[in-house]
Amino acid sequence: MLEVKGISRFFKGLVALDDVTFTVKQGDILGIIGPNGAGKSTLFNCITCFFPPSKGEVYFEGKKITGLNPFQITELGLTRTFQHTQVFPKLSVYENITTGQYVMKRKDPSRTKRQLEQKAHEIMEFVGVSEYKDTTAENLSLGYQTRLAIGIALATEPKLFLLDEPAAGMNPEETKQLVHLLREIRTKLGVTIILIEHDMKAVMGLCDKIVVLEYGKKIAEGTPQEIQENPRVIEAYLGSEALA
Ligand SMILES: Nc1ncnc2c1ncn2[C@@H]1O[C@H](COP(=O)(O)OP(=O)(O)OP(=O)(O)O)[C@@H](O)[C@H]1O
Repeated sequence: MLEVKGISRFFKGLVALDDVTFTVKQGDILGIIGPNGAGKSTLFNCITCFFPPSKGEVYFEGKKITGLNPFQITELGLTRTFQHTQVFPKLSVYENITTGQYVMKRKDPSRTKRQLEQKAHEIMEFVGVSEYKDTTAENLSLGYQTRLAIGIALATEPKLFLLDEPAAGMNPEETKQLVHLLREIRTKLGVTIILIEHDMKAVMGLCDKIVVLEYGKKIAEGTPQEIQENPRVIEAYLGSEALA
């Protein structure tokens, strides 16, 4: 579904990404891990055309997407969330969800207001924020704001969903619920997921495959089991206590 081919990104003298290549299969959950500054967010920015890679190309469903703009990317079915949960703080939960629907309105203008309203309610139900539909987003807890951000992204009806550290700042219970929600997004909606995450328990429990970055380079790729046993990864990132 997604092919990342030899992408590099330079910022002045700094090599933030260095010749990174990997693929993501339809229906998979792929984890991207690595130390701070390894290039994970830069990789997301290059995939979603937030900015272009300095070298290399990205293909989505066989089509080259490098060079398109983020709106075109969303219309093709690729959606992301950002590192610090982004919701519209002064809008209600319901209004937040409807902001994500602009893409569908453009792609399929035949949808009626009623159909869109019904869809918005289904999404609120799915991500578990229905009971707060009239609550102003800034009054939600972090866990619910993240659910809402996921709901906004789902309202664009993605095929591939990229999440940048969704469990950041969450307590263990919130993280557990998030993992459950992401599994449902894959199984019930059939959405393919790429996830940047520092919470190793969440990553190892959720992902089919993991790509490890260090100083912009891919240093390993494999199943959670393979990654946890990889000496290079343990040295660079996981540390011995992570495996205890
Ligand atoms: N817009 C930018 N301009 C200059 N340097 C940048 C820019 N974006 C990222 N960098 C640099 O590129 C490197 C990779 O950063 P990036 O944010 O992609 O890492 P990361 O793995 O996502 O880190 P973290 O886990 O801390 O979010 C870092 O050295 C960072 O300072």
